[in-house]
Order: sequence, then structure tokens, then C-alpha cells
Amino acid sequence: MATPHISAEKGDFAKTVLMPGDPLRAKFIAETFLTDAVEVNHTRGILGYTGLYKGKRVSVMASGMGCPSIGIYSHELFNFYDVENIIRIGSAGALSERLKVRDIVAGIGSNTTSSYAEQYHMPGTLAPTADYTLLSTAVDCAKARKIEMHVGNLLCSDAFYNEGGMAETVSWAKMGTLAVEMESTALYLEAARAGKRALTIVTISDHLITGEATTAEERQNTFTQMMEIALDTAARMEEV
Ligand SMILES: O=P(O)(O)O[C@H]1O[C@H](CO)[C@@H](O)[C@H]1O
Ligand SMILES: O=c1cc[nH]c(=O)[nH]1
Repeated sequence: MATPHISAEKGDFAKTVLMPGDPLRAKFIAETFLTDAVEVNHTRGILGYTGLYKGKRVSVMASGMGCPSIGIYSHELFNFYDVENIIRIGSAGALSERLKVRDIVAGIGSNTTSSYAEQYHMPGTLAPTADYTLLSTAVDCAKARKIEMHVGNLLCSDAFYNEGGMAETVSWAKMGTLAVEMESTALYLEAARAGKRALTIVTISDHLITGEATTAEERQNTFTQMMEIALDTAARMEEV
């Protein structure tokens, strides 16, 4: 039962899918943390795997970059593959002086410059939010590992290279927004529409105020604390 974008068969995905933007981060997670991992998708280079973590079935598949891309993959996983939970594990730019590079943030809400919500024709402004059960489970898992995880709002931007410049993006901080990434809005809206659960956890890869940054290789291979929080959450969601 392939879809236009996923070559897997129905049943190939676990109940919970971890979703990094980068296909090589998906491969790294499968090779580093899963046992008996099987590749279930490689269409368009969007690598997907299903294996075991602490004896529980877990999948990991890339989303690509931006709302249109994660919108396609999350829609197909929720609606055609019976996936119940998607946990995005991404990189993000810090907008808050409270944060530093490599800090972890869980996105409770997703402010956005994206028009993704317009398709739903709601008679007001939608508030894309994380699923409470996934978020509270992730908070518990972070505490159990003694990892500090900030929880707050993200900015989901449609432009990485923004003509309005850094100052325009950083202005979202005045409303308490912690960090900027590019997929959480579409993911949260697809989950809401499908009646499923979603959460975005990000690791700060660069700081828009201080200029601190990590390399592409570090983003691919070293954001392991975020991966472990997401994997522990996925394993616990088997009991929900
Ligand atoms: O590291 P990922 O998960 O791709 O996330 C961030 O990195 C990309 C931009 O470099 C965007 O996809 C943004 O959301
Ligand atoms: O979307 C992103 C991701 C990392 N850093 C940014 O500035 N933006």
C-alpha cells in the first residue's frame, strides 16, 4: 500500500514515529539506538526505519524541511499508516537570551509565518499546539534522565533566509517565543485534524542573538540527548 511519497506497506510503521528533518539523522538514530532496524522507506531519500528500542517497536523517518514537506509525511503517516504519535526532533535557532547552543526545547505552541492553517477555513485564528500527553511524558522522561528541557512556544518560519532580517525573527521573543524552526505548525495541525498526537522537541543549533553555532555534522550526529528523550517517550507511549 504505497502512497505517492512513502513506499512502505501498511503495518511497517510503529505506533510512534520520531521525525527529524534530516534523513541522515534518521539513519543515525536507527543505527545508534534501534535493534533489528529495517529500512521501510527510501522514496525521495526520505529514509525511514522501524526497529526495537528497550523492546518496544519504534519508527524513525525524516520529514524534509519546511511545512509543506512535513505536512505531506505526517498526513500520510497519520491517515494512511495508522500512526498515532509523531515526535519531531529537530534543530532550531535560539531567540531567547535564556537559551544557549545545545539546549533542548519542547514546543508547547507553534507561532508561525506559514499559511498552512488557511486550508481549514476556521472562523478565527487556530492555535497549533502539542499534545499534552506526549509533552508531559517527554517532560517526565527528561527529568528521569536529569536532562534540562525548556518548554515554551516556538516560531515555525516559512523562510530560513528571511528578507526582513534577523531583527524581524528575533522580534518574536517579545511574546516569549523561545526558538525558531520550520515544521511544528504543519505537524501540530495535521495531528489535530487527524485526531492524533504530535510533539516537537528541538536542540538549539545556533543562537540568533549571540551568534553561537554548531556544524552540520554535529547537527546530524550529536544531538543525542533529545533523541533519547524522544525514544523514551515513544517507549512509554506503548502503554497509553
Ligand atoms: O534540523 P531540522 O529538523 O531539519 O530542523 C531545522 O533545520 C532546517 C533548517 O536548517 C529546518 O528544517 C529547521 O526546522
Ligand atoms: O529553522 C531554523 C533552524 C535552525 N536555525 C535557524 O535559525 N532556523
